[in-house]
Amino acid sequence: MLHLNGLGKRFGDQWILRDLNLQVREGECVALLGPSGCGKSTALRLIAGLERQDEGSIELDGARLDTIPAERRRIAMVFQSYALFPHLSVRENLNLGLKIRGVAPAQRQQRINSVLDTVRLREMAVRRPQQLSGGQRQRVALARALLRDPRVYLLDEPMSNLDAQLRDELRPELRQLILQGSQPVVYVTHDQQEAMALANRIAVLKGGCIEQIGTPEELYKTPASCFVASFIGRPQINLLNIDQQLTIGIRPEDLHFDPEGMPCRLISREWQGASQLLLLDSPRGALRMLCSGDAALGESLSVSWPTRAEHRFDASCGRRLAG
Ligand SMILES: Nc1ncnc2c1ncn2[C@@H]1O[C@H](COP(=O)(O)OP(=O)(O)OP(=O)(O)O)[C@@H](O)[C@H]1O
Repeated sequence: MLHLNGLGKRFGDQWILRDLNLQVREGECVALLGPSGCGKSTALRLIAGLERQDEGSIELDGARLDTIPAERRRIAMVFQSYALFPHLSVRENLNLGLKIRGVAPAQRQQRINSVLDTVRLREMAVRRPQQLSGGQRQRVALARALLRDPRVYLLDEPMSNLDAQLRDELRPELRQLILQGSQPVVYVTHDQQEAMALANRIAVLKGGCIEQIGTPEELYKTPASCFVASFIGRPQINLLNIDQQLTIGIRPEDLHFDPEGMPCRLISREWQGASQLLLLDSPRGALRMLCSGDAALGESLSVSWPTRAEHRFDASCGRRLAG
């Protein structure tokens, strides 16, 4: 188990991470999710030993990890930029780390072949990185991580340089290769869809603090704040300011047409195949609504939602209200 204990980090007099407490079990993938600058990468860099924390400690399987130098932590990190050597072939890129660690040549080739089969790149072994697609390059980077036989995997936005189709292709492979292993995995992303698809639990970070941690379903169904509610789920939740005390969140899929409901005007719509996303102008402000793809619509509509679909938040601090 990887255990982050009250971790804090500051640059100068500015705290970037504050009181970060997180436990990642064997075989569990926890995503750190949050907007740019919230401290996600810094948290990974602390675990990897590339930065030193100012407060708290890091433990792995009950022993201190943060007192061990980075090169001896046995942690594999995968970055969005692949970090491959451009002048070396795929095989040479993979060979390098094993050679540095003193693995015998015959054993090296055997392990490289096996890992190339795993990431389905055996035929590409003689190519250089620039002769590969982005997805293939990232698979080389994954292969290199696998070869390290690490105690922890740290993934920093590994798919953010790939287009949507390659991401879809790589996601199941990532899940299979790394997430089914027995090591703890920490996965940094600002993409809520990726976090929902890959992680067992998600920690939503805001300004260096954990705003909420839970399974994707828990975060979706009971967001602890307006911030989490807006971050999890697409299309984004509607937040309606009812009065000075109360903000109500309604997911676009919870709205339905109702002749007795709130009168709205159709501003625009995006056809998405099975569904369509409507942008409505209502007396309570703009509303996003998901409805069936074949619904015929006029310019004037009336909508409502079931009370049980309401997420109720304190209007001033944004925290979820009990009940
Ligand atoms: N070496 C440094 N010196 C000073 N400030 C830094 C340093 N490294 C990071 N920061 C600051 O710390 C904050 C958090 O950075 P970090 O890279 O952890 O964010 P992030 O959540 O990973 O963002 P992104 O998604 O954009 O990568 C940012 O405001 C950044 O400018």
